[in-house]
Amino acid sequence: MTIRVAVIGAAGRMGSTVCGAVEQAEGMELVARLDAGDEISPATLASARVAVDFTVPDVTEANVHALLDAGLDVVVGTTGWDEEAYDRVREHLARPQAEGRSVLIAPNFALSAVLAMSLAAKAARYFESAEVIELHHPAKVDAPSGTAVATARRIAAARAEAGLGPVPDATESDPDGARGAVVDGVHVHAVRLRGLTAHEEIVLGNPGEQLTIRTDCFDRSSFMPGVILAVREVGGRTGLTIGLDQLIDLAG
Ligand SMILES: NC(=O)C1=CN([C@@H]2O[C@H](COP(=O)(O)OP(=O)(O)OC[C@H]3O[C@@H](n4cnc5c(N)ncnc54)[C@H](OP(=O)(O)O)[C@@H]3O)[C@@H](O)[C@H]2O)C=CC1
Ligand SMILES: O=C(O)C1=N[C@H](C(=O)O)C[C@H](O)C1
Repeated sequence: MTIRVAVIGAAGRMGSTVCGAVEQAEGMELVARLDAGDEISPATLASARVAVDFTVPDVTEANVHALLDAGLDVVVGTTGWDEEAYDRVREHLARPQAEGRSVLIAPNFALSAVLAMSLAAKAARYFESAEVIELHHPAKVDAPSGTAVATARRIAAARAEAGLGPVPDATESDPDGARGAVVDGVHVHAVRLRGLTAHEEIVLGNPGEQLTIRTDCFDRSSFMPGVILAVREVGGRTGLTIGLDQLIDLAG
C-alpha cells in the first residue's frame, strides 16, 4: 500500500531534500508540504499517514503533538530534544486517542554517523580520555549538534558502566569556554565553517595512543536512505523510538 507522506519544514535545506527523496521512493506519495506559517490540521495534511519533521528546535515538539492529535505517525530529524520532551511524547503516545501511533526521533539519519556513534560507545570503556568535535555549515542554528550531544551521552553512559571516573583534565581556568560544552562530563567542541555540511570527530586517548572516529556528510543525500527507511518502518512500530540504530542491525 502506498504510504502518504507529509513533510513539515518542506522549504528548508533538509525538508526540500526529503520532499525529493519521497517523490523518488517506491511506494510513497508526497501529499503535503508544510512550512512556517502553515497550520497542521487534517485539511492541510491531506490524509497523510506519516509526517516527517525537519524544522527548528523551538517548534518540533509542538509539531509532533499536533501531528499525533491529527492521527499520524511521525519521523523527526529536528534537533533540540531532551529527556523531558521525550517523556511528554511518551505520555501523549500512552493516551487512548494515540493508541497504535508511533514516533521515531533520530539525531542523525546518515549511516556513517550512526556507525560512528555506535563505535564510539563501544570504544569508550577502553580509553582514559574522550572528546567530541562537531563541524557544521555556518547556517546551523544550534550548538552543539544533536548528534554530538547524543554521542557524548552514549560515551558517558559507557564510561559509567565500565566504572571509569572523570576524564583527566588539569584545567583550572577557562573564562571563555575554550574547553567547550560539557555533556554528561564529556567535552564537546563546535566548529562552524563555510564549505562544511555535517561532520563529527570522536577522539579517544590513552597513554601513547589515540583512536579517532570520524564521519563526514558532504551532501544532504547522505541522510535520505535513513529517512526513507524510517518512513517505511515507523508505521509498523508503536510508542517512541529514539535513534536510527534501532532500525538497523549493527551487531557483528
Ligand atoms: N537528523 C538528521 O539526520 C538531520 C537533522 N538536521 C536537523 O534538522 C533541522 C532542520 O535543519 P535544516 O533543514 O538545515 O534547517 P532549515 O532552517 O533549512 O529548515 C527549517 C525549515 O523549517 C521551517 N519552519 C520553521 N518553523 C516552522 C514551523 N512552525 N512549522 C513548519 N516549518 C517551520 C523554516 O522556515 P523559516 O526559515 O521561514 O523559519 C525552514 O524552512 C535542524 O534541527 C537540524 O539540526 C539536519 C540534518 C540532518
Ligand atoms: O544542522 C545540520 O546540518 C545537522 N544537524 C543534525 C545535528 O545537529 O546533529 C544532524 C547533522 O549533524 C546535520
